[in-house]
Amino acid sequence: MSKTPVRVAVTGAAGQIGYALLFRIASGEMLGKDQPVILQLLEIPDEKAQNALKGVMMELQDCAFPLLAGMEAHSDPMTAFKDAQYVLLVGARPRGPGMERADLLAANAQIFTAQGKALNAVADRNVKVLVVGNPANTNAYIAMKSAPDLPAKNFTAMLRLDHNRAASQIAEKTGKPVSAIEKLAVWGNHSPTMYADYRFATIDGQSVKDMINDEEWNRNTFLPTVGKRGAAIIEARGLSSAASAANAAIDHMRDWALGTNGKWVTMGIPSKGWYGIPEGVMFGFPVTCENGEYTVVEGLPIDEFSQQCINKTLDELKGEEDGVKHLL
Ligand SMILES: NC(=O)C1=CN([C@@H]2O[C@H](COP(=O)(O)OP(=O)(O)OC[C@H]3O[C@@H](n4cnc5c(N)ncnc54)[C@H](O)[C@@H]3O)[C@@H](O)[C@H]2O)C=CC1
Ligand SMILES: O=C([O-])CC(=O)C(=O)O
Repeated sequence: MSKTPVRVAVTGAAGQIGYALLFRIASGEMLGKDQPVILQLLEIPDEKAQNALKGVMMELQDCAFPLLAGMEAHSDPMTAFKDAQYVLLVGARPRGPGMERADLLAANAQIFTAQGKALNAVADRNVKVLVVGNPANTNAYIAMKSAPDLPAKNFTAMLRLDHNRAASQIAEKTGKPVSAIEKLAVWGNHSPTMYADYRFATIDGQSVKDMINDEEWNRNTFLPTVGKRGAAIIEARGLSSAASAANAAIDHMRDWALGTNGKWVTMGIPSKGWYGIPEGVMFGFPVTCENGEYTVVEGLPIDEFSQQCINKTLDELKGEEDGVKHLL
């Protein structure tokens, strides 16, 4: 018997990540090839954006996806999130000319406060939320704080793009397939301060750190390459990463929903005090997923350099959170 369709809400649905994301969700790449989906798509109440959304929906229709059981266009989160079981918050206010970081945080705080409240009011009580829109960790923190009736653990931020970028750099350096890399971790904020950590990583059971054996490369090539990859893509493409961001969002949600079979992945999640990260901080941690729940990989030794890196990304995140606290 075929499965009951699940409701997936996506914001910023007519944007560039939306365009790379929706077709893959509708084809079953996120929740499984046997799981029908109903897409509940949110765009701003602006004629151009709503028209663009209609165009995307026409294309979705023209794909005749067998798993696409319905789709709706919305301009209000209160209707877009109704009974939603999976929510991808992609739409966010981009930084405009002359805009300071504080202005960007404030503009996004407004969006994510309203969307958090709407989720609190109308979403499924077990909704799984992924925030992609930047600053992703802080936006996820705001949405979580604005939805006190939903479990805090159901709000997550996307660190998976950083994780995938780190894995690909390691694959290139070692000459091994990316699929062979296990036990990679990315700590902290989705920003250049993130700390991609391959100290525990293995390839075919062999230590990646020993295989690379080049601490200078780790500190001066690997970490800056992964941290500044978003900026490098903007520089090259004139636009920020979209297909790779959508791919990471699919990976994050698929692994959370369907499990990782023991494999480590990175998710931005509200800390419960793990590794000394204060409770509630939306922080990238290594996790495994099973039965729709994530579990942090605990007990990893943190050496002095790693602690410095973790402190740096934590300080940045705490600064962002302090910058929006008065708005919550
Ligand atoms: N966490 C991560 O790893 C990554 C995050 N991003 C971020 O994802 C976000 C989206 O990127 P793109 O799709 O390239 O941007 P885009 O500008 O092409 O599309 C964003 C869309 O969101 C819509 N939007 C804005 N405010 C909204 C609201 N309140 N409700 C619903 N829709 C709204 C806009 O109308 C626009 O269509 C950006 O904030 C970007 O910085 C991008 C790459 C990676
Ligand atoms: O850097 C940006 O603006 C987009 C982004 O988050 C990334 O590519 O990691």
